[in-house]
Amino acid sequence: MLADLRLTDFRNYQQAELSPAPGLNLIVGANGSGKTSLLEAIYFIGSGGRSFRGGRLSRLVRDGADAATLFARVEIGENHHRLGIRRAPGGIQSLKLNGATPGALSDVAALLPVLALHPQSVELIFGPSALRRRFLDWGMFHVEHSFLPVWKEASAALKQRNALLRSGRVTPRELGYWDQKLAASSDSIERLRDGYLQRLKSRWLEAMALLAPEIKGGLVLQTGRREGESYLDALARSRDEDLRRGFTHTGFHRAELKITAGGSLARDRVSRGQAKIMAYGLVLAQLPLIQEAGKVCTLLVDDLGSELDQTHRATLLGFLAAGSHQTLITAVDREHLDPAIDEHKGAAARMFHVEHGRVQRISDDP
Ligand SMILES: Nc1ncnc2c1ncn2[C@@H]1O[C@H](COP(=O)(O)OP(=O)(O)OP(=O)(O)O)[C@@H](O)[C@H]1O
Repeated sequence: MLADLRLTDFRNYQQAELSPAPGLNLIVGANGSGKTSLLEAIYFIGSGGRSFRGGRLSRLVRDGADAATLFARVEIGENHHRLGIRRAPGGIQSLKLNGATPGALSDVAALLPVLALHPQSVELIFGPSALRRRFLDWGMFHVEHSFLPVWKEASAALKQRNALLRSGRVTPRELGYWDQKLAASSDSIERLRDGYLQRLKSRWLEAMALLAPEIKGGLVLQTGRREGESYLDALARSRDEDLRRGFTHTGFHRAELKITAGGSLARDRVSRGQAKIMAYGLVLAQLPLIQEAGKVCTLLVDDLGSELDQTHRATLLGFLAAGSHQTLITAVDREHLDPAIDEHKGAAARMFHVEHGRVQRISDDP
């Protein structure tokens, strides 16, 4: 859980600090004041250098500054960890974990599981399959200990096989070797994904029953293999095409998480508002799974109101306020979140006001 954050030269912030409560936090401010940027900063440091908004990462650095710097103090039970990241327009200059350079980016990403609900979340429904894979893999990374080593092994095998395909010096023996490696690790990933998906699906359906019972959602993982076909057989089948195109067409990297509504592909059927609720439901379904793995999630909610009617917004707010995760919600006006917040944990929410890149705490408690 995030205890403190210090930002320097990040977006429109020259210097700012934020100490969110463990539970619910509300961040209010006018358009363009810096609310999204604050959530973006938390996401950036928690993910070891990613943003949830589109656009170039070089724009994270405040206009005219050399680099953006973020420091965070993260609490895990009794323990405290210090994270630091410095990003210049050209890329990350330094990443620190408790004062030292971490062995791997995953060491940083494991500390602060951050999930975000924001206007682009609908891309989970409408966007490319890589986004849905990344979404699934993010949850598995936090929940399944064995996922990261298997995923690294699979990625290395895929890289080597693709390099060989493009080398123009392919021998059947060498290709066969990488086929074996890729097939075995793809099998392992698929088993882990299947198990995780069953758990995710049941949480998602619970969330959907509350958030939008009118949508009959479904989730299926498709692998691109034919009925009864092993990964090894599928790799052999696509070998000629792989050689022609210099790319591996079968494996863990081609899995598709199919999201349906009323039996049809959701993206061909649902409205934008409904897609948003389905996507939010998917993100929220990860929360209890992360919690069951003994971790506390930091949930960032940007611009909750847009595209949702009053009923859906109130139900969603109730859902957000009820969990034991840390939540930060932005709004242009506090009234936009009433009355749902008051009904739940309104009195216990910590409030911040943002104005021209300055953050001020405006409530005393909790
Ligand atoms: N690299 C940068 N340097 C300086 N200012 C920037 C930079 N990138 C973005 N900004 C500005 O930062 C301000 C805050 O943007 P942000 O998206 O955080 O606002 P917001 O409070 O979420 O607004 P809204 O309510 O309209 O969504 C904007 O005025 C934006 O133009």
